[in-house]
Amino acid sequence: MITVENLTKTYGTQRAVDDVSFTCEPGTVTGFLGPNGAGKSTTMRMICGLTPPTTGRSAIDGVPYQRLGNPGRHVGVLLDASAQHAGRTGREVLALAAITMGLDTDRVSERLQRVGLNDAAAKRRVRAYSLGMRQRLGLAYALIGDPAVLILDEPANGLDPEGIHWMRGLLRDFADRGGTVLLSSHLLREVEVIADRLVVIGNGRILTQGAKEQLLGAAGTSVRTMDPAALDALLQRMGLTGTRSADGSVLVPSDPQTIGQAAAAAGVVLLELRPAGAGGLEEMFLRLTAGPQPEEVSR
Ligand SMILES: Nc1ncnc2c1ncn2[C@@H]1O[C@H](COP(=O)(O)OP(=O)(O)OP(=O)(O)O)[C@@H](O)[C@H]1O
Repeated sequence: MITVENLTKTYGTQRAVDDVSFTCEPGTVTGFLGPNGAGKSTTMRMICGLTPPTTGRSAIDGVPYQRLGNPGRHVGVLLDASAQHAGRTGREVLALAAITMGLDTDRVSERLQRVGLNDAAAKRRVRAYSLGMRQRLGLAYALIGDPAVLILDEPANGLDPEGIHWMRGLLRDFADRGGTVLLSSHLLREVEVIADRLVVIGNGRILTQGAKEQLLGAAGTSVRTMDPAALDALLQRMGLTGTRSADGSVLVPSDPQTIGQAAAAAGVVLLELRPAGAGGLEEMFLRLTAGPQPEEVSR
């Protein structure tokens, strides 16, 4: 389990991470999303003890990362696939990791196979690896100590479609066996498929978080009209408050049938009427992160 409580990181006058709190439960994959510079990597680095927080705290199974004895046995971390020593072979990287954790190096071959690095690849120096191979090695490195928690920053970066499919299966299996996964990704389609929970961050602040189904399903109805004033008046009469999105549509917290019938009865011409969740994670992400960012909505 990962617990993040009121984490804040300031660089000069900039709040890179601003009062961020969330938890990642065993048996779940949490997708950590946000535009470039939103604060995802900084948050993950703070959880892994690589960046000291300005305020707030985080813990793995109740213990701050720095106080975990033999941390690789508790949490597997992949923050930068290029961080491995370029002059070592893949096999050497994993063997050293195993020795450092006090483990038998017998497991190295099995772990290399598990991430799809064959014998020839295992004998090559990391500097000759493609980005996808480095990601695979990074995952093997994260998994070598049989941790219960995985923290992965953009693990699908550089993987081909088959590789992404493979990684999805590996992480799903890890969570289904009771593991906890926190992963950041720009590949929204991938996150939508694999994540159970979502945490969306923008400008260092949490914009929304909760169960994926709930966040995507309870998105309300997206309405577009030729006459915004008439729609506003109608919504007011219905006791509803719409939120105008950056693209000019209005998000209404009600179902399409109720709004459509009321609009027809009032003679308000609608150009668009559809469940807001139908556009999936991408639409929710773009809506949340476009323009001025709203206050956090927690579910
Ligand atoms: N060491 C640092 N010194 C100063 N500013 C930093 C430092 N590290 C990060 N930042 C700033 O903090 C903000 C958040 O950066 P961070 O890398 O956490 O974002 P991110 O969400 O991971 O972005 P990306 O999706 O592009 O990887 C950015 O504005 C970045 O410039």
